[in-house]
Amino acid sequence: MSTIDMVDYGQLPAVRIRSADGAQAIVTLYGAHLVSWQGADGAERLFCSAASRLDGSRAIRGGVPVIFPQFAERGTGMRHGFARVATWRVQESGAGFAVFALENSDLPAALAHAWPHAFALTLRVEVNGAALALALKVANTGADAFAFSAALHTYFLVGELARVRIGGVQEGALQIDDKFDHIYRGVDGAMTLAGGSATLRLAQSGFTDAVVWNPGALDAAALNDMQDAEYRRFVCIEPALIEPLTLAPGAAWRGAHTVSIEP
Ligand SMILES: O=P(O)(O)OC[C@H]1O[C@@H](O)[C@H](O)[C@@H](O)[C@@H]1O
Repeated sequence: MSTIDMVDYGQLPAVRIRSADGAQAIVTLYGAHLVSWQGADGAERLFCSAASRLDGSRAIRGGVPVIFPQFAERGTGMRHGFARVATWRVQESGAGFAVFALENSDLPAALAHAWPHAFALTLRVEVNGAALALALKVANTGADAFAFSAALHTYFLVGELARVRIGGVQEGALQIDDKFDHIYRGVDGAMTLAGGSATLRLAQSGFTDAVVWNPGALDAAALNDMQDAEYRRFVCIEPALIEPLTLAPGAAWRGAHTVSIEP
């Protein structure tokens, strides 16, 4: 079987993507937010907070938020941009994949007014037995250039934060035990994440940077959409384009993120 169907995720309409070899992903239309990814082994690989709102009133805490057109507070707009709180459309689907689309004309007036540029975003989500492939495309469909940043803010599920080992971002493995928030610039090689139910191999292109984030105990306790102890169950490794890139009229940028489960 290889199909997509509509399911509910909390109160949010979502698309379930299934591959012929038994992998599956769930993506809410709110944010084109990948909230669940299971390889053919059936193990969940993404963290999603039990305290997350799932009603469209605020961004989902977990999964893979799409960050666009601003990273964090590096700009005058909404923190981490509006893409994660906008409602996307399904543009195309097929064997083990779906493509989600968002254009300026899809935005509520207040958001469109706050970032008055003509754009077309697509997010392609594809799964097969042991791999997830995400591809984000940003196109300038207007007559004026615009600048943007972007990221795929991936929350990986781990067994215990202190046992996590991240390879490929620095000399030797990175270990985290509490609050950590760092941008690694110029990441071009493969990264690895050990500490979940299997080692994951991460690769990215187009995205020039990788952000590693965990709120730690104090910040997690201050977040009202995360349970206090949940910070020990995930690490975010985010392919990112931090320095704003200027896109000329008619131009497009592509960023890809692939995650493979090591046998
Ligand atoms: O709470 P938010 O808006 O989802 O942001 C979470 C985190 O996102 C990370 O990408 C940033 O590096 C952190 O500084 C930030 O705290």
